[in-house]
Amino acid sequence: MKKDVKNVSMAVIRRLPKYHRRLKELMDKDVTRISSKELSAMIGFTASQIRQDLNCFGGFGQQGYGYDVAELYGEISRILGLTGEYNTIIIGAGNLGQAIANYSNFEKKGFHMLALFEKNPRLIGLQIRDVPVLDIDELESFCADKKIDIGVICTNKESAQDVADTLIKLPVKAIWNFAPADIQVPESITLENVHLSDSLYIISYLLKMNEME
Ligand SMILES: NC(=O)c1ccc[n+]([C@@H]2O[C@H](COP(=O)([O-])OP(=O)(O)OC[C@H]3O[C@@H](n4cnc5c(N)ncnc54)[C@H](O)[C@@H]3O)[C@@H](O)[C@H]2O)c1
Repeated sequence: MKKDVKNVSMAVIRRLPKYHRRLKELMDKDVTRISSKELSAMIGFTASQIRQDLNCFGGFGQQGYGYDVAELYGEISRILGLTGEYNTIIIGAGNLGQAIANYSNFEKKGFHMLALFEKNPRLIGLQIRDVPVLDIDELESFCADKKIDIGVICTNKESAQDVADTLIKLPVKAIWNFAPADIQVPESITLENVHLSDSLYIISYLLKMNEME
C-alpha cells in the first residue's frame, strides 16, 4: 500500500469490491493489463473517477500502459483486507443463516464460518456444509478459547439488539447485521447493515420509472 488508507473516504472504499470483482473476471480471462478507459466501459464509473479512486492509494497505473490487472487485483485485495483470515460465527440458523453458512466462497476468501447458533431445538444439531448448528446457550463456552472477528446476525428483528449486545460482550470485532433493525453498537465495534429489501425497493422504483417513460 503506497499511501495511508485511513483517510480515504468510505465512498471510495465502497466502490473497491466492484473493482475487485471485475478484475478477477479479467484475470480469469487471462487479461494482463487494462486502461482506465476500458475499465470504465466495464464498470460504469468514468475513467477519471477510476483514476481518482486508485490514486487515493498511491495510483497503480502507468501512463500509456494502463493497469497491470493482477497487480491491481492484489493491491485491492490487500486494501480490502482480503488477504486476512477471519473467524466468523452466525446467530440464527434459519433461511438466511443457513444460506450464508452454505456459501463456500466466503470460506475461500478467508471468512471461516466456525458455527451457527440457534435457539430452536429442531435446528440445533444440524450440519450446514461442514458448519455445525449449536445451541445458543453454548455460545460463550464455544468462544471462550477463540478470537472471534465477525458475528453475523440472522435472527428476527426483535432479537437483533439482544444478540448484538451478547456479541459485543464476547467480544467480536465486527457485526454483519441482516435483521431489519437499527442496532446500536459502541464505536469500537465495526457494524455493517445489509438490508436486502432496500436494494429490492430500488428495483421496484426503477421499474416504476421505466413504466412512466
Ligand atoms: N431470508 C431472506 O431472504 C431475508 C431477506 C431480507 C432480510 N432478512 C432478515 O434476516 C433475518 C433472518 O431471516 P430468515 O429468513 O433467515 O428468518 P428465519 O425465521 O428463517 O430465521 C431466524 C432464526 O433465528 C433464530 N433466532 C431468533 N432469535 C434467536 C436468538 N436470540 N438466538 C438464536 N437464534 C435465534 C430463530 O429460531 C430462527 O431459526 C430476519 O431478520 C429477516 O428479516 C432475511
